[in-house]
Amino acid sequence: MAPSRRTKIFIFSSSFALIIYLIRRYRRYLRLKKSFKLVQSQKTSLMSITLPSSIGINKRFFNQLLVIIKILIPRLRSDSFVLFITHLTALISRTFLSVYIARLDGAIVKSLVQRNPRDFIRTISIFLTVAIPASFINSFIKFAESKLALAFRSKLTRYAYDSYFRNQTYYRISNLDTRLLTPDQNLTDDIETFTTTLTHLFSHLTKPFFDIAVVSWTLVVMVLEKKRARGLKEVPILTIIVIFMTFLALRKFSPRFGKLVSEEARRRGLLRLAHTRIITNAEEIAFFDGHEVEKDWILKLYCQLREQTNLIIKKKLWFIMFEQFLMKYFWHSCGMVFIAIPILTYDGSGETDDPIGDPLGISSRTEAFTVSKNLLSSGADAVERVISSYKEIAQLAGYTNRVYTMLHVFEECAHERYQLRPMTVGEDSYIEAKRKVNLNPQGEGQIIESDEDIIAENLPIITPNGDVIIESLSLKITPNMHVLITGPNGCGKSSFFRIVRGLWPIYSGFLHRPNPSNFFLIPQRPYMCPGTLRDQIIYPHRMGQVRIDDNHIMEILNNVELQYIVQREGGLNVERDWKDILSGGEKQRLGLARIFYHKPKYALLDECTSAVSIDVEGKIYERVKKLGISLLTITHRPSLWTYHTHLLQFNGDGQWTFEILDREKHLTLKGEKERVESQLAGVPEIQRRLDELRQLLGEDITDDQN
Ligand SMILES: Nc1ncnc2c1ncn2[C@@H]1O[C@H](COP(=O)(O)OP(=O)(O)OP(=O)(O)O)[C@@H](O)[C@H]1O
Repeated sequence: MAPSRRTKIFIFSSSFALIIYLIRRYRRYLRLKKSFKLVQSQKTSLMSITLPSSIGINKRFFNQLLVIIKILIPRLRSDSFVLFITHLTALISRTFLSVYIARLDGAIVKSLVQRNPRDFIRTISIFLTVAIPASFINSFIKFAESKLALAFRSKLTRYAYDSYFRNQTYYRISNLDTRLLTPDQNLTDDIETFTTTLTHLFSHLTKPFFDIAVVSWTLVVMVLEKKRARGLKEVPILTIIVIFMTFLALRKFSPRFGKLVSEEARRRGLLRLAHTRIITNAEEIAFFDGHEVEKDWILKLYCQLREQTNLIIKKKLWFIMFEQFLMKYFWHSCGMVFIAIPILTYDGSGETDDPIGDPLGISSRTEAFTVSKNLLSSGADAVERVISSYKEIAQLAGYTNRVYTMLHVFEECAHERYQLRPMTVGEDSYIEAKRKVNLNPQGEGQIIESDEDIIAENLPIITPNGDVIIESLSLKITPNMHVLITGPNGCGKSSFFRIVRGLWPIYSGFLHRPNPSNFFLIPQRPYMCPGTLRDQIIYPHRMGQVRIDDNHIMEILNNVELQYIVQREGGLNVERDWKDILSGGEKQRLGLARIFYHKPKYALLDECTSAVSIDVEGKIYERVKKLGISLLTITHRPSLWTYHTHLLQFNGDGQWTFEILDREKHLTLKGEKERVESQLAGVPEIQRRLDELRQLLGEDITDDQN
C-alpha cells in the first residue's frame, strides 16, 4: 500500500528538521573546537603521562580489591563488618518479602477472579500489613548502604592518613617521587568515590543475586507442582543461554570504563591542583597581573578534563543503547516466549479445589500466571541489574586502581623506595642516580646517631633528580661551633640541611648526627599554622599536650621584639590567619620565636632573617647563643659574620671549604673584592672612551688591539 500524502509530508518535514538539527550541531561543534584551539594545541607534560593499560576487570583488579577490603574489614568484630552483615540481612529480607508479595499479588487476583469478597479483603489486609515492614526495609537498605559507605570511607581515610603522615611521607611524595601528582585528590575525592561505588555496587549486585536464586527456586517449585506442562526443561536452558550470550556481547563491546574514569579523576585532580596554586600565590599573581597566563593554564586543564568527560559520555551513549536493546527489548521478547511455553502447554483443566467451583481452573491459571509473571519480571530485572553493573564494576576497577596506587606509593615512599617517572614502570631512579656519580648501586650511605656532633665522612649531596651537587663532603661540627654557610644560589646550602635533617636520603659515605629532635629549622618563609599566637610559638607542639604559662610566652615574644603583637591582635588566645595579617619580617621573627621555646641543640637558620632589620637580627642572634644553641646559618649578609665561629663555603662548582671564620680577614677580602669588582665594572666604559680617542687621533684601533 502506497503511503498517504499526509504520511509523505510528515516523513519529509521530519527528515528536513533532522538535517537542520544535525547541521546546527556540527557548526556548534566546529565553533567550540575553534575557540579551544589554542589550549588544545598545547599539551602539558603532566597530561602526557599515560596510565597503565591493565586497568579493567581482571585478576589485577581483584587482587587490588582484596588488599583494600582487608583494610576496610580488618576483623570480624569491627564496626564495618557489623554494618556489612546488617546491610546483607536487610537485602536478604527484602528478597524474601518480594517473593511473598508476588505470591500475595497472585492470591488477590485469584480471589477477584473467583469473586470471593472474603478472600479478597483478607489478602488485601495482609498485603497492607506486609507493606509496613517492606517499606521500612527498603528505606533501611538505603540507610545501611550510606552508613556502610561512611564506615568504609573512615577506615580507608584513617589508614591512608596513617601512611601519609608516617616517616615524612607527605614530603617524600611531592619532593622525592613523581608517581602521585595530586595526593590531595587521592586522599579525598578518590577515597570517597571508591567507597561509595563499592557499597552501591554491593547493594546493587547482592539483591539481584538473591533475587535470581530465590526466584529461580520458587519458579522451580511452581513448575514441579504443575507436572503436566510441557517444554519446562528447555526454558531454563534457553534462559541461561540468552543471559550468557548477552553478557558476552556486552563484555565484547564495552568501552574500557575503568581506564576512562581513572583518567578523568586524574585530570580533575590536576585542575584542582592548579586552583590551589592560584589561591596560594594570589598576591604574587596579582602583582604581576598574571591572570591571563593563569586563566589560560586553568582553561587548558579544564579543556582536557572536559575532553575526557565528553569521551565517557559519548561512549556511554552507544553502550547504553546497545545494552538497553539487548536487555529491554530482546529480553522482553524472549521472556514472553519463555512464559508462554509452560502456560500454553499446561493442562490445568479439571482442578475443582475452588470453593465456589471453577471447573476450567481459570482462577488457578490466572494466579499461576500472575505469580510467575511477577517472579519472572523481578528475575529478569535482577539479571539485567547484574549485567548492567558491568560498566560500574569497570569504573570501580578504575577507582580501585587509583586508591591502591596511592596506598602502594605511600608505603614505598615510607620505605625510601622512590620512582621519578611514573611512565617508566620498574625503573629505579636511585640506581640511576648512583650511576651518575659512579657509586655502587647496591651500597647505601649510613646514618649513625651520635650524642652531639655532626660528622660527615665522604658524604655526597645528590638531589632527588640524581644531580650531584657535592661529590664528597667531610667535616665535623661540634655543639660549641656556630657555622656560617655561604655560596652562590643553587650550590647546595639548603640541600645540606635537608640531608642533615634526614629529608633527603644519602647514597654513600657516613653521616653521624644526633637524633633529629635536636635540630630545629627556620626557613626563609616560616610556616604559620592555624590557631592562636601561642600555637605559632609552640608549633609543632599542641596546647593540652604541653603546659606553658603566659609569662613564658611574653618572654619569648620579647626575645624576638614582637611583644606589641599581643595587644595589637587582641591577646594570646585569638585565632587569626597569621600568614596574611603579619608582615614578612614579623613572620620571620615569629618563626625565630620557636627556637626560644624548643631550645634545640642545633638551630638551622636558612636565610630566616632576610626581612628582619639588622639591629633586631643582631639582638636575636645574641639571645639565641646565650641559650647555648649552636647556629648553622645560611646567609648572604656580612652583618651576621660576627655571631659565627666557622665558615662552610660552597663554591658552586662542587668544591667547598670548611674553616675557622676569621672575621677581620674576610672583611678585608670582601672589601678588596668589592673594590676590584667596581674597577672591573668601569673597564668597558674606559675601553669605549679609549677607542673614541684613538679614532679622533686617526690611530688604527684593530692593529693596536692585536
Ligand atoms: N626537591 C628537589 N628535587 C630536585 N632538585 C632539587 C630539589 N630541591 C633543590 N633541588 C636542586 O638542588 C640544587 C641545590 O638546591 P639548594 O636549595 O640546596 O640551593 P641553595 O644553595 O640553598 O640555593 P639558594 O641560595 O638559592 O637558596 C639546585 O640545583 C636545585 O635545583
